[in-house]
Amino acid sequence: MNSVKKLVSKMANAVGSSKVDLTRPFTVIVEGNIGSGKTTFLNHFNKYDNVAMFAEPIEMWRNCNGYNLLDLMYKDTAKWSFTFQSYVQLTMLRQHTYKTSHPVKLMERSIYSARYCFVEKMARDGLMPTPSVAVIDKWFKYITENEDVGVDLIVYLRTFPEVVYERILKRNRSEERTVPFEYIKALHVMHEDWLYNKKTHSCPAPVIVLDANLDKSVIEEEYEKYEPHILNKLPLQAQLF
Ligand SMILES: Nc1ncnc2c1ncn2[C@@H]1O[C@H](COP(=O)(O)OP(=O)(O)OP(=O)(O)O)[C@@H](O)[C@H]1O
Ligand SMILES: Nc1nc(=O)c2ncn([C@H]3C[C@H](O)[C@@H](CO)O3)c2[nH]1
Repeated sequence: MNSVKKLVSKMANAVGSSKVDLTRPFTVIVEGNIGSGKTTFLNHFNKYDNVAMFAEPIEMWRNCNGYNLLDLMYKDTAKWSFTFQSYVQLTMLRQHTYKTSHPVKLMERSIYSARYCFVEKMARDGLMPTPSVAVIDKWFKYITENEDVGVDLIVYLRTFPEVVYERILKRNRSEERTVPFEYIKALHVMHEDWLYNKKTHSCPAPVIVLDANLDKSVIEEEYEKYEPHILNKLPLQAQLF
């Protein structure tokens, strides 16, 4: 173990927990169905200078050496699922490990929802061949065991599928025009089982659940309730929900 890691480990032990990693900022991931308001939620925190914001790298997915992988994935999921998810996992790894001097890092989605919600859904639907799922999963396990992709808090923007589907139609993102309501309902279940019912995969951090069905005109108050938690103004223990 090199000297820096020894020092960090000593400092971590000094604060009473070997789990506290002093080299990584307080990392918050914002999770939720398509259209649940994650981008809107991040924009609410734009006013804080000490928060490093990482929007979902959708523009990278739309232009990988000129290829719109997001569009390819939606147009022919079986053919492009592995290609797309491999790139999602790489772009998320980059964001998780991106060094910042800011004390707080706020990320839209994560390597965890890519694996536990989207890849899982594709696997269940037979839209990603099992050998491909195995390779994605090997990468995921190697990354989570060897890279610092730790998370300190998860914000789950919980919505009804009907609510987000209306928002998706209204926003009218070109790649999403063929997304059926059934898919949105299924993605809702994947998020619920992971973050609310805690039935499937482990949660890498405590989860705060917000009612993201609230309309834009009132939802800022809902966001403000959790600012102290997200800005790490409360000891972690106080945040356990
Ligand atoms: N609370 C809200 N009430 C009504 N409309 C909302 C609300 N939050 C977001 N919207 C609208 O719904 C659409 C999706 O919002 P937003 O892009 O923030 O969601 P998202 O979770 O980031 O979506 P995606 O998963 O596709 O990135 C946008 O048109 C946005 O203006
Ligand atoms: N298949 C798949 N796997 C992912 O890991 C993933 N992450 C996001 N998305 C889709 C949802 C929105 O359309 C759009 C913006 O969130 O990108 C994903 N789709």
